[in-house]
Amino acid sequence: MSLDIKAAANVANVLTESLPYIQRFAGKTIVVKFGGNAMTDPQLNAQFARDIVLMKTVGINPIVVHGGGPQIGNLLNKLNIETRFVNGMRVTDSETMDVVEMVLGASVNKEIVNTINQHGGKAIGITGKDGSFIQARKLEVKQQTPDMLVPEIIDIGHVGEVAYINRNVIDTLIAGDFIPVIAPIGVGADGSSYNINADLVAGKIAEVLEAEKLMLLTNVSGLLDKNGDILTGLTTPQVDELIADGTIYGGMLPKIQCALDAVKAGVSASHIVDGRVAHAVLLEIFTDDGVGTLITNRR
Ligand SMILES: Nc1ncnc2c1ncn2[C@@H]1O[C@H](COP(=O)(O)OP(=O)(O)O)[C@@H](O)[C@H]1O
Ligand SMILES: CC(=O)N[C@@H](CCC(=O)OP(=O)(O)O)C(=O)O
Repeated sequence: MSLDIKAAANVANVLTESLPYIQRFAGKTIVVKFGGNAMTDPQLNAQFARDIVLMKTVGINPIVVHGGGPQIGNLLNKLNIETRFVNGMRVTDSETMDVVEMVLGASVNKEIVNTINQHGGKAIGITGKDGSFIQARKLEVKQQTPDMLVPEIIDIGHVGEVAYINRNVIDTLIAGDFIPVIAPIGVGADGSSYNINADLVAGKIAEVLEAEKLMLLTNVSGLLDKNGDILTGLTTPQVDELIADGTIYGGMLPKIQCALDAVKAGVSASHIVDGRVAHAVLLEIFTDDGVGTLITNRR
């Protein structure tokens, strides 16, 4: 078979174009949140795993934080347990918490770990209970309708927020050249389990590790306006307006909040990226324009 010079030159071009990005990000930490909605296709999961292994191979430290909302929903459904969300958070009673722990801590986590390892990476899966590294406290949810003078505090069960992250656990894995794959389960002071929205965990981990980037992979092309066009380069007041007028709702609420919090805390950029696009992670890191919605602290 003769060498296709044109095709070979294209490959060489792509490789050299990525050089400045490889140099810029070598040694840096990039936190990638793999949303449950973005991991429904085995082929895409394999491409995601290859992207993560490639990042590691060129000297970047990828940290994977995963969700699994739809997968939790499927098992709850099979078990005939009803579920509902308040402000994008799953109401979590004790029975639901058991299912959350089974799905996130076991099946989803080990599936991602195994796929990365099958592609030549060295992934280790942990939940926040390992080494008690994600300490959580109960999340207080406030809701206010126009007829209320003061907001009402609603109890949504074993739902947590991050109180503290012990970065030593992640640093130890990085030092051993492992790729940490983190399930968003926290542990309370009394040892109880907390279901934490994966976006919130990813954001906090990016903050604590002083990551270069936070990438949130989901099932939309970015933050969309009312006409379905991608919004990018937003400031905090603009985001507040979009929440107030209902453009941002449901699962996008915690996502956008943690993207903003992370850049305010020093992460250079947060990206909301379409995980349904093949090699979305590489496109974001190794191209000029990137894809999806970019949030920085710049005005
Ligand atoms: N303004 C918006 N732009 C894009 N998606 C939005 C917006 N507001 C709400 N959403 C919803 O947020 C969802 C993404 O959040 P979520 O379902 O929690 O995804 P993931 O599992 O990836 O975290 C989208 O599928 C969409 O239904
Ligand atoms: C409190 C809360 O809502 N926890 C989420 C945790 C999983 C998650 O965040 O998954 P995605 O990223 O796929 O949405 C849940 O129970 O669905």
